[in-house]
Amino acid sequence: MSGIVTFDNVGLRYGTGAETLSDVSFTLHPGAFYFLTGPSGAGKTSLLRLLYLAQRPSRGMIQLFDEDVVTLPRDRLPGFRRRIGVVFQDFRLVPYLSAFDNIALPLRVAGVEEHDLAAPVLEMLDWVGLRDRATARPATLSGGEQQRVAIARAVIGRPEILVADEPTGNVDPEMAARLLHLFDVLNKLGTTVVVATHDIHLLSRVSGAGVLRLERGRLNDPTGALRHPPGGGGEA
Ligand SMILES: Nc1ncnc2c1ncn2[C@@H]1O[C@H](COP(=O)(O)OP(=O)(O)OP(=O)(O)O)[C@@H](O)[C@H]1O
Repeated sequence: MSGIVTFDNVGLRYGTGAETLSDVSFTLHPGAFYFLTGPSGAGKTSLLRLLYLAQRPSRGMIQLFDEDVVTLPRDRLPGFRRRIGVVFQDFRLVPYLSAFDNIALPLRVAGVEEHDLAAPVLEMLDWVGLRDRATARPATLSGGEQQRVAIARAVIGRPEILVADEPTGNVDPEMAARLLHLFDVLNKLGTTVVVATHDIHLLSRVSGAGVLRLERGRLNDPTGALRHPPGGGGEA
């Protein structure tokens, strides 16, 4: 079974310093759910940035959707990025747009007609519990509310891969469980999900999820299971 994402001996160095990521190799299977864990500074955000094509590696091979993305011409990057939903650690909402319009953004970019926008956007606002904040701009939302808008925006286009960097960092445990359930539903609809988190309590909340653990820029994979997944079928 081939992967939707393959990293092979990937290294990443910022500037002239030591490598932030070293010899990172793993395969993610389409339709599976993964957590990426590890202490602060281990390289989780850096690995995700490689995954959603915000950064090229210093060495190694990265394959996405069966194509080598390290050598991909720049003009083909946007087409790949549209297939990946991203929840950024710092949300990156558009400050002058309402919650509704932030969430509608991926659909507008994809050319969805205005009269077809309201139903899916309102459904997403309901999902993240923000229907009554539809017209609010990001600056008037709490950190947790902004995070939920960012999540809604990332999932509304039903991306093939969803990448989320600490998506429950600013919400209470009840909302964290609800957001994780949203990811789980999306996953069951076929999206491959990768969630970076410090919160080890989340790991047990999604049955069958694979766990990638980074320590000081290296993937902790003593059994080689991430590189050669046992039997495929959605398990790491
Ligand atoms: N743009 C950059 N330029 C230089 N160094 C960077 C850059 N981005 C990250 N780093 C360094 O790379 C290392 C890994 O950072 P990264 O943000 O990937 O870790 P993390 O595991 O996501 O941490 P956290 O859990 O605290 O968000 C850190 O030492 C960080 O200072």
